[in-house]
Amino acid sequence: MEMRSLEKIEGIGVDLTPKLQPIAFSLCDPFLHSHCYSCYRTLPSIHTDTGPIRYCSLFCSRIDYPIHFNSGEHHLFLILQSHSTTWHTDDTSDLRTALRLLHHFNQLGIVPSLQSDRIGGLLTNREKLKQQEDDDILARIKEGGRLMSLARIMRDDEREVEENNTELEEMEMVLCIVLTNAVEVQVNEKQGLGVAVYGPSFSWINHSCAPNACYRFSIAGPESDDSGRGEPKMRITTFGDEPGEIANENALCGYGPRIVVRSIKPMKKGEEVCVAYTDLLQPKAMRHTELWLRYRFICSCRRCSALSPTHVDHILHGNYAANPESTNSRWEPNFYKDNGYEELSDCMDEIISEYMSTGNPECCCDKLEIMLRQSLRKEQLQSWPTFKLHPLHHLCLNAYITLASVYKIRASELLSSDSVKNKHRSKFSKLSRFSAAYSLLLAGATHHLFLSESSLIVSAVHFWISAGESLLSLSKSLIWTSVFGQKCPNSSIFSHPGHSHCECLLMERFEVSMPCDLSQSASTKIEFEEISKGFMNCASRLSSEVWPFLTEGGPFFEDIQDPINFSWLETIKYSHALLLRSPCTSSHRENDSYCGLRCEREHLFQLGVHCLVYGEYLATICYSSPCYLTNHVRSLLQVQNKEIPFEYTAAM
Ligand SMILES: C[S@@+](CC[C@H](N)C(=O)[O-])C[C@H]1O[C@@H](n2cnc3c(N)ncnc32)[C@H](O)[C@@H]1O
Repeated sequence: MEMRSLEKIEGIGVDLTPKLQPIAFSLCDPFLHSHCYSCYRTLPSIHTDTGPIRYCSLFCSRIDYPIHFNSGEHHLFLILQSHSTTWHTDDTSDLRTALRLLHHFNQLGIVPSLQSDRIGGLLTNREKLKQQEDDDILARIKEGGRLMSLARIMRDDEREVEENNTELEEMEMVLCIVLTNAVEVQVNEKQGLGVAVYGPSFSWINHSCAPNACYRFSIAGPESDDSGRGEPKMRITTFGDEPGEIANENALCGYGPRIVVRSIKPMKKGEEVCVAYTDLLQPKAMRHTELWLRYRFICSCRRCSALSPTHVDHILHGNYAANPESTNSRWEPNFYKDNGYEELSDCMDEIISEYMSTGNPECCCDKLEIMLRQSLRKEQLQSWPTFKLHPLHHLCLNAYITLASVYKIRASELLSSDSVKNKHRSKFSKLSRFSAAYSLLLAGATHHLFLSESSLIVSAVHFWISAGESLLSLSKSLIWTSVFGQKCPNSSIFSHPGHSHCECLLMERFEVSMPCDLSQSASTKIEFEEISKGFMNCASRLSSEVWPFLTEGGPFFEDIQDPINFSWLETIKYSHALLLRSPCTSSHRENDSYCGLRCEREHLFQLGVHCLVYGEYLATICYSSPCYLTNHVRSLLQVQNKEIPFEYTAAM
């Protein structure tokens, strides 16, 4: 089965469905004590405590507790707590969702049939998932089915405990529906809160590595009237022979996280609507491995079946490296085929898992940067005395993500220790600058790829917002007072977020209306291109002002000429002079005038605001406004507008 567009969709950022209710959902284990099991909102200080799960109100408890108890979920908790059995992972949400889903089918009188690969229209994929005997998934399905069956036996405590193969198989089928159709419910920047299974209108949407749609969640309490009246109409429809009995989507539980499908590309009438099941910034082989392990299919979308790899895959693939010996090309193709890409990738996994287990952030940063600079051992290099990874290689992107966050952690650890007051001031400055530099580089790199593959907009949203947040925080941080002392520019630069001499359309909108309301109208391609071009012009100009400052003292950055406009990658020939160009030195900085510092700080601030406002614009396209991302940006920018708090200065 698949879903297709009912009409031509001209703009990007159009809701393709109204808010769809889940059939079954549950919270992930880490949130069982902090969030309401029924409406997903953070628990107030007074809440209804019903054992392992909690509710924010009597209303929520009354509506959900019967399902919790009658589905056998309550008994599953008892079994797991008895320590007589263990589950494969720390999280039991898949199992709990499966019990709730089965309960729902039972309520509707839908009886699982072992002859069909569907229940209520939803694909189980059980045969394929169980194909490989030695697989971890197989063990999970078998053990999960057994635990579900035990929980239901315990619920009906008068029943005799006996081996019942048919029942076990039914349990496995329902668990397989969850593995195949469930999505992670994301309502903030952190980890997914829970998992949910939706009816065919959502669950029949297939995957593509260049999708034309994405989805967002909306959480509302069960009391609220969220019945969908006056909402956008259904713009997608099923395609394929309807497979028997279908779960009636109007007879659902009536509460829980709603999902809305939204266009991220214009569509023709009748075009298949697809979303992404996996991280699209991975190279093809990694995407395929992940899709195969979880869903057992080989993707043959436009991006995957292109005769020669698409531009994005070509870059992410890793078949490039800088060869200083070569006279005519900066980035040589096919380098990794013979030069241990696997080894490099393993090395990176090792560095990150060592950091997770030992918690030594300094060691992690050092090792990752060495890896970025000199990736293979000398004996492997043969005729290549030195080389560098392509800056947009997927291993580099992963390294930037880790480095941005680990440098930030190191800076805040230093801040919380008294030592920053004295001898470690310049170290604090360096850590904060590097964190912002890697965030900016990541956003710029993703944007460069997004220009060739527009479905990468979803990744670009997150990275632009993180970069903006990081730059803004740096422009306010104590480095200005601690490192530059009396020369610290004052806070008047923050009084006007859009600020002068900016021709970018987005900042105009930002200044005229707060918040910039794009939610009512879909963005046309022309408008989108104009806004993006204006933003890129401003961001490039500002980043050229701050890049030397952000990267001073960081040898890895010496090879990155511009973190936003990557045209230098294609046009500039390799030259030693370029690699060895003298970085901005500290003596240069010491000679800076008060005016120079003020400009630098102002540019940082301006660039931060631009990244945030552009990130908000992209978020409005992908998720509509308000959503948790646009709210987050608004709260950051509103703090700006009030008065700059110099939040860290107080700690000095
Ligand atoms: C959530 S369901 C999508 C709807 C499904 N096609 C159906 O008939 O119910 C996920 C399953 O659909 C199939 N699927 C999704 N995207 C696919 C793709 N691009 N190519 C092949 N199969 C795909 C896989 O079997 C996968 O496990």
